[in-house]
Amino acid sequence: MQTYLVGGAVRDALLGRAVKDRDWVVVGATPDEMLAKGFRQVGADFPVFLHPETQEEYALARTERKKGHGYHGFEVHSAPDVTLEDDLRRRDLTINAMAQAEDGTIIDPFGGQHDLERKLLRHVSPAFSEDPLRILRVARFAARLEPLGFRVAPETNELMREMVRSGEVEHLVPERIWQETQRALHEHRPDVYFRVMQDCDALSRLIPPLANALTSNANPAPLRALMLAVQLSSHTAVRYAALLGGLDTPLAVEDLSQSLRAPNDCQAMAILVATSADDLLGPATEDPDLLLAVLDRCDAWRRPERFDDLLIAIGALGQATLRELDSHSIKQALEAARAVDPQALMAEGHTGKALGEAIRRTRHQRIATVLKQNKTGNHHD
Ligand SMILES: Nc1ccn([C@@H]2O[C@H](COP(=O)(O)OP(=O)(O)OP(=O)(O)O)[C@@H](O)[C@H]2O)c(=O)n1
Repeated sequence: MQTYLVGGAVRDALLGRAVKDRDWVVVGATPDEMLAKGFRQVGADFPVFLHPETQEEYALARTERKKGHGYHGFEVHSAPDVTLEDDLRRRDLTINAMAQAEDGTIIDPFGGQHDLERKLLRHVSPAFSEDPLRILRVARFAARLEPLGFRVAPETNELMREMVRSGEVEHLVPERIWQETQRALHEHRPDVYFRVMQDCDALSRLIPPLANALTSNANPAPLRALMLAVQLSSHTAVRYAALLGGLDTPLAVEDLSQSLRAPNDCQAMAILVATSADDLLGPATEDPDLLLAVLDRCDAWRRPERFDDLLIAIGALGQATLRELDSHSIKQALEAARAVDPQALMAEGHTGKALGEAIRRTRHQRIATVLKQNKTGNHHD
């Protein structure tokens, strides 16, 4: 039996990037032999084992054939006579279809090294189209490797277009779409992820309003807002909300977020952006009534950190659409209003409904004072 390092670890080592996970392929072995060596079997669909010490994944060499639609429609064949090349052939991209033997030799039957030099994301074989998730993976690799000059090979883009035309992306499980999208939001160039999906028409199936925005504009605001948010925050919710929150009505943004299975914090942030961006980028810094209403609506009193994130997302959106956000003034007003002390108001004799009204009135006064000071302050500048 022989063991080879495969996939991302070989690719990343050749690119000079840090290797995160190491995956191994074992050729010429049976599950019983692996168990006898102390490996622990995991994964119900195909024979993958965990090394007793390193806990790294060792998969028996296998071939896969499409049976039905979507992610689970595969027939897996694994036997001691499946070769390393057979196993590499079923993989998505040539740069992911290389192996390294124990003596360091690179096994590269599909030109992965050449494509690393040419900086091409190119599919290994027509079997690429058996797994629609690969469209999102290619987009994600493009987002990651764009700074190094990588692009999608034209023939791979054409194949991805065909996959979209045939309706195969419709069978993608929403949870998997979110998983890839969430990872893409943390790559170097998340905007490239969405552009690659637009280029093969997948975006119009997965995020229609974003596809529309990208069609009508060469430098669309959602992608500019996304890239500004990437510079300003590492939070998924902020990046997600900057991208999608400005696209549509709060209700439509909510529907879209649910169909994408975005987690609650991302959904909430995008809906808040959709609901409050116009106010915060517009009259709220001049109008204490309006700012108080926005702060109430966002529950800024109990969730000040989330409100900070909201200001970052809306700030990104604002710059992308050439509208200014006076976040300094808003933050100061919030801070002053949050400092209102209910205990002190109770000591003054306010109780029940009257206490609630007193809190509100005092918050309003403080917000009005801060906004007025900032306005006159600005006039003196
Ligand atoms: N839909 C998929 C998923 C994975 N693979 C293959 O399985 C390997 C391991 O997959 P994974 O760990 O998901 O990705 P990595 O390539 O290691 O990339 P990352 O750095 O994003 O983890 C890939 O290199 C690729 O050869 C594939 O062909 N098709």
